[in-house]
Amino acid sequence: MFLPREMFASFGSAIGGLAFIWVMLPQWQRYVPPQIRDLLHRCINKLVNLFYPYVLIVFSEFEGERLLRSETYMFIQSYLKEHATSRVRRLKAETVKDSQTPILSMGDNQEVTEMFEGVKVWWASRRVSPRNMTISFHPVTEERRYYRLLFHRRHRELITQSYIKHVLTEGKEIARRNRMQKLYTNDPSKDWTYVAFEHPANFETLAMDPNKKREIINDLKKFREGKEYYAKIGKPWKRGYLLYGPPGTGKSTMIAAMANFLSYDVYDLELTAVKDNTKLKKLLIKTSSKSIIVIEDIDCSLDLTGQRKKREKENNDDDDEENDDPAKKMVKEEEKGRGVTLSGLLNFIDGIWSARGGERIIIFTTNHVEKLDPALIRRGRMDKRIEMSYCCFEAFKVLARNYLDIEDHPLFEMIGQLLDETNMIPADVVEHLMPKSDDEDAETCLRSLIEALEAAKKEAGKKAKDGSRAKAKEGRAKKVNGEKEEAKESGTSAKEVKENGDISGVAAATDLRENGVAVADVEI
Ligand SMILES: Nc1ncnc2c1ncn2[C@@H]1O[C@H](COP(=O)(O)OP(=O)(O)OP(=O)(O)O)[C@@H](O)[C@H]1O
Ligand SMILES: [Mg+2]
Repeated sequence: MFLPREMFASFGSAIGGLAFIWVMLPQWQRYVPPQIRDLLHRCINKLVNLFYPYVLIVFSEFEGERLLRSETYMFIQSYLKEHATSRVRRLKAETVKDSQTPILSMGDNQEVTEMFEGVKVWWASRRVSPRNMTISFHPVTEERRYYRLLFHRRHRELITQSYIKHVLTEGKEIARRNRMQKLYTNDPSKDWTYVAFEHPANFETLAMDPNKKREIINDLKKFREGKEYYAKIGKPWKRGYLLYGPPGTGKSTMIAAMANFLSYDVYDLELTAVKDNTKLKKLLIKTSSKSIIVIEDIDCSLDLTGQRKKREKENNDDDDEENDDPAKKMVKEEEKGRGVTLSGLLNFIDGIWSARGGERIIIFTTNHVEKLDPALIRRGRMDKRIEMSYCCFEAFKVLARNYLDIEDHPLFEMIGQLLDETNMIPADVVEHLMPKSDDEDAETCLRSLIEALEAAKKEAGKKAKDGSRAKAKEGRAKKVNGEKEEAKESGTSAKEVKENGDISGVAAATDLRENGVAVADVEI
């Protein structure tokens, strides 16, 4: 049985629907003379106000001239998927690529009610199909969908100011949670291909100094919520990170943790597979927002270091020759167009972001930060530099918790001391903390780590000793070379230097022999 209020709403809804059709279909209005059209408008408004105390809000699926899918529509869709699918009779099942189970959502022309702070609202999903089949060169679907929200005009303020905000915030969060993260890679034959991104790394399990970790998490949070802020300061919504440090210190693991924290897609850009700057630009235009673009081992990917300077110099040197030799000129032009250059990469970092959407992070990783061209890593391009370093005690504690489920142990103190005295990468620490059989318990693993740390310490001590000996030899060799030069200048022979009782000359000459340096003009 219908409640009077529901009947009233249905009746009103019908009138509202008529009014809506009238407003939504301007091509009908074109055939009505203007005076009659105005009159009809006024009559419909009066009728609606008289019989229809409800306010109707329409959220269309597409907006803008280029028919962009509306974010608001998508957030409402996510919200209703979560809150209403259990209460509607007809559901829509969508198969998502790479997903085993279909995603269920509210079917077309379904209605559902919801209570918000004691106020009832009516949601309906609607689909409008075109009456005539039109042939178009543009592959744009003519079918339009929209959500309709209905509520009593008494609650206009509550609904427009609180409820819609609540729906959009929650819908956004649900969409973020349910979104399948993707890992894109490029190869020379195709642009991007993707698989589901399923790396389990997160900031909980990432071993590094906790203060540094907190700083990075805060930085990412600020970035994610920074849409208005970036718009206010007039900067594209992007951020560059440079991760550097020895191999096995967790740079790639950090990227995965960042992607999981933000729920962003990852574009793993293999620069060596990119033909030239034009192709690079095309690839980057195709990346979506809410993504991390990664270029690993930037120093190895291409000869980017100082390439600009080298090119400039080459250009200057060859200019004269080129003018005379057309064949050389052609080859040079070809070379100019080949491969990704440093300037191409810089243009992409500076330019692409302003082009579309924003909300992108770019990450470079390297084992040799000192090799990079300063232009590539200056602030503004790489906003934050993160050093991933050898395992410290705090980082070890995280690994012990992850791998052995222990927070503390009597051997921890010794390990802390050894970690202070030696350099061991987290990847090596992890190797010892992983039990190799069911017989190995936490203590066995810790003892194995201690053994490895002691061996590393011994090795480092030996290396340091050899290093200082080699340095001393080098110093002495330099000294004798200097004396030799002086002697040459003043006309004294090396023999005389020796005869003058300069014993360092002997020692230096001996050292030079040991080092395989020619000592032909040093007579002893
Ligand atoms: N900081 C860390 N926290 C947790 N695990 C780590 C960390 N660093 C290294 N590991 C472990 O070592 C393995 C190798 O680390 P990862 O690939 O992230 O190092 P990388 O710095 O990217 O090395 P490369 O410079 O060779 O690319 C990881 O799979 C992980 O198990
Ligand atoms: Mg790596």
